[in-house]
Amino acid sequence: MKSLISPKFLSLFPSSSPKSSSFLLNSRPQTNPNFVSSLCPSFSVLNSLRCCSSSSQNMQQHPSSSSQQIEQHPSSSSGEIHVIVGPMFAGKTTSLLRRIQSESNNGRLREAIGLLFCTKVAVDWDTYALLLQDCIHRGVYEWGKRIHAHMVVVGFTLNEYLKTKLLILYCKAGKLDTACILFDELLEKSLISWNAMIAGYVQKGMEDVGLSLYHKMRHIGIAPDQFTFASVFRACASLALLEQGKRAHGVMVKCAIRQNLVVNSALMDMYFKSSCPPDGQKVFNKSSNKNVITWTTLISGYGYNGRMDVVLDLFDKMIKEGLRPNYVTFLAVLSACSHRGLVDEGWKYFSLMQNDYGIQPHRKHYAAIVDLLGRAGRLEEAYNFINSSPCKENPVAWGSLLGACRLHGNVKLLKLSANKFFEMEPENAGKYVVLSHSFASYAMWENVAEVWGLMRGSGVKKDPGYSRIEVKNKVHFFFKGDNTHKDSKDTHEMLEVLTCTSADSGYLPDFSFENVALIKSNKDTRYSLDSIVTHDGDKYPCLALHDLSSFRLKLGSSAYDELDVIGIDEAQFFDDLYDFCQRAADHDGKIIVVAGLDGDYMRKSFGSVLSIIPLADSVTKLTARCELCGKHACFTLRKTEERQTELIGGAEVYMPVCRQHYVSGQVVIETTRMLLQEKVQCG
Ligand SMILES: Nc1ncnc2c1ncn2[C@@H]1O[C@H](COP(=O)(O)OP(=O)(O)O)[C@@H](O)[C@H]1O
Ligand SMILES: Cc1cn([C@H]2C[C@H](O)[C@@H](COP(=O)(O)O)O2)c(=O)[nH]c1=O
Repeated sequence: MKSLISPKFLSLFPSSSPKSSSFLLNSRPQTNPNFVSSLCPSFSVLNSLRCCSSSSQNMQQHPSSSSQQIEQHPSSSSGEIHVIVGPMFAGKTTSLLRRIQSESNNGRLREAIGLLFCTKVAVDWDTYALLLQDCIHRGVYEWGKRIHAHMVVVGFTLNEYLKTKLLILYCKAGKLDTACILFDELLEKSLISWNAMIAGYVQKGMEDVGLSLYHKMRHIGIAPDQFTFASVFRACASLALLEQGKRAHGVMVKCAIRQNLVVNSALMDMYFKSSCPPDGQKVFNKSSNKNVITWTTLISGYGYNGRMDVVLDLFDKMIKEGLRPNYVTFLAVLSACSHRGLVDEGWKYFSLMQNDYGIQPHRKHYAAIVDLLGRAGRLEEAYNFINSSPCKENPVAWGSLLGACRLHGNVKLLKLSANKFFEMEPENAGKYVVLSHSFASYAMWENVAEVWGLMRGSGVKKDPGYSRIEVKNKVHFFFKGDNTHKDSKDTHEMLEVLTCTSADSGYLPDFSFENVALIKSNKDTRYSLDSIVTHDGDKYPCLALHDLSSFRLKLGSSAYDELDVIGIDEAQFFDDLYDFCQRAADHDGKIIVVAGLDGDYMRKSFGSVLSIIPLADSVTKLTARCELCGKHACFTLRKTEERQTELIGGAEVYMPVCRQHYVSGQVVIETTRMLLQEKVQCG
């Protein structure tokens, strides 16, 4: 993708004069700004944008211009702490840098949009296009809508290219009414715009509309491509329209469309969901490039058709092919185990997923385990599992247990799970019905009456809310969720535009500028002091410090106040980690990302890293590959005989190992050390 900040964007603004320097430029030179800025090449450009935008001749200074806002409100966001730990070579630094970079890049976009709002004048069309493209790419559709609002406010006339960009944005955001208006306005509807509309409807669950658009498009002679077919197959799969799907497949073959992984998977899915596993299998066999998605589609497809025996075989084959299953693959496998009553196998895959593939279970995996235990009648176990796992707050898991209790006639647990069920979604009328049916099936009529009483009491079927407005002596009612009023569509469209433009008409950007800084310990002298370097050689500028308490002073308080995100690498070397993180997150509202070793070479807690776990919002423990067997490595083995805790070094001194090789390696090293000592003593 093209970089957001192009020379074109730079040329939007006249060059800056020293006099007009903005707050940020004034505040930064107190320290070398490189470690803050050079994560993203656009930083300096944005800096010049900042000063240029505030000094631009054709702009009036608005009382709430962004630089002033920042000066007054250093940080209004609430802080967060994210901790990444693991042995050496696990990818801690790489993850830290990725995280920081993405925060930083989003910050650039946010900042660029903030600046756009400060201009009060239209910018050129390809700047709008670049900004919109970036919003689409990052999935920040609300920001894209704000850019559209800016165009409306400044009276910018859209060209065909921008209309298509906006159309794609609105389709992806699921705002199909607005997308339709833009689509209708297009003088020439390109394949891209047709594809966007079709995909938009299919993604929104309006597959029939998507399909009729596809037919319309073909009718007027536009040739589809693989993106069109991916949406068409997806629609046919959802609606189980085998004949339509087959016809589209025929067209695809006739048009000699180059197949790709996405189309092939959608095609397979269509055959499996239309109860045609042999055709799905044929597509799989013919696919030249099979990856985890292709395999997972095949495995899930057989699962969907109740062929649980095939699912487990295919899973094994996939592993033998050297592919790494993903969380969807495991879902299919867990569900197969559940249907076949293979409880032990199910547990095996559940732990394999976490331990060997490092995949954290989603709520659906937990629900699948509950289902597995529930179907097998192991209800107490299922109940205890839910209570001891993160899915305690997951209504799907409780729903699954409720169904199993009903099936196996365990009234005590039925009531317990029902209570939980209601706690979570009290307004869901469907649940009351399920529960009352459950009680009725055991002729527990008192409980049935109680459920209906509860439902009435909770106001589930209460009257809908409405607004009332009088126009030209006529009173109009608009009920919540009711679109039957003849002007409902127009009213909503107008509201949509108004809510966007009114927020922006005063040019009050609520985009806070996102700035990041990276810190590492100055004890780490392996590569260079002013950079963080990963074991793969990726390098980023940083500030190397002895202690974290000096950070604010070194940076300058105003520059510190501007920061949103602070990354800390080699955290094990900072004794004041706890105090710094606590203050920066709780008091100063910073997002802190900490990477470091949780344990030293003796597997003892290293520095203060573990002490910040209770402060953290998230903790990620990464593993490396054992140098001796390739399995997951959780530990760092020191290859030399030095015994001090802190010993700077890389692969020449340390290696990541699994438990087994840590234990045996440690024995070898200890024995060698003792032998050497004996030798020295014997002279
Ligand atoms: N045994 C190993 N296991 C995993 N990665 C290794 C190993 N040896 C070298 N590497 C490389 O180290 C990189 C991780 O580097 P880095 O992010 O600096 O790790 P950390 O900060 O955890 O020490 C991996 O992407 C990989 O290319
Ligand atoms: C296990 C262990 C490591 N160290 C040092 C060695 C390195 O300089 C860093 C770790 O760097 P990485 O980015 O995580 O690879 O810590 C140490 O001093 N003592 C130890 O026990």
